Amino acid sequence: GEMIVLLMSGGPGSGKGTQCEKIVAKYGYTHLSSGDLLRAEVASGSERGKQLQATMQKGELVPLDTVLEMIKEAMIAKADVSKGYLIDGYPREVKQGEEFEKKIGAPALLLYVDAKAETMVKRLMKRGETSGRADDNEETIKKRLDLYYKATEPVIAYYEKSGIVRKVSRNTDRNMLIQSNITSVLSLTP
Ligand SMILES: Nc1ccn([C@@H]2O[C@H](COP(=O)(O)OP(=O)(O)OP(=O)(O)O)[C@@H](O)[C@H]2O)c(=O)n1
Ligand SMILES: Nc1nc2c(ncn2[C@@H]2O[C@H](COP(=O)(O)OP(=O)(O)O)[C@@H](O)[C@H]2O)c(=O)[nH]1
Ligand SMILES: [Mg+2]
Repeated sequence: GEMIVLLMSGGPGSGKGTQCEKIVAKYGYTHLSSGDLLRAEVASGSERGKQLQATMQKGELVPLDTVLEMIKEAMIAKADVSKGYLIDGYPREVKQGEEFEKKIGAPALLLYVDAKAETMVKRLMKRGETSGRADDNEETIKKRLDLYYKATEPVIAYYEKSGIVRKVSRNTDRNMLIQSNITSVLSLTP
């Protein structure tokens, strides 16, 4: 049948990756982090990787077709073993969401991790001490946050229209919320 797709959205440092790990542990979905896919391409040393590195270093968005193609390839590579996909960090703007629906399909849920700006900055500055990422520095973090508020938050409103947004926020028990939402919406056995 149709493969389940969940989207994980939220600002840089909001905890998307951390929440994805919890969901994967509980439901066995295939976690595809768009940022990790891009960083793997950069690490490969390819010409395309060099272009991506320049963009990511500035905290800007890489070309839509590039990141969508990489996600699609990663989904196909896991199709025969996957229980469903948890896509982390994509879409980053409404157009990316529309293209995803055209080329791949409609998501079942958009999970949205809500965190305050100062919390995200503090976390990323701390992570930057050990992550070795070129974009975990104060200047780039600020650009990533600005981009998030300008381009990515509208994605939440876009999916609100189809009623599939579930917010994972600080003042709610995260595991309960995720469990109740996924179980109810996807009628998964707990
Ligand atoms: N659909 C996407 C996903 C990621 N990126 C680029 O990859 C970088 C890292 O993305 P990600 O790993 O998702 O990082 P953030 O969500 O910004 O935060 P965190 O690194 O903490 O996950 C982004 O800043 C952006 O430059 C992008 O252009 N388009
Ligand atoms: N204190 C605290 N730190 C968290 C929490 N969730 C994530 N972090 C930390 O914040 C940083 C960013 O988390 P990550 O999951 O990578 O966020 P992402 O950028 O949205 O993928 C990491 O160093 C995490 O360890 C949380 O609930 N509490
Ligand atoms: Mg992440």
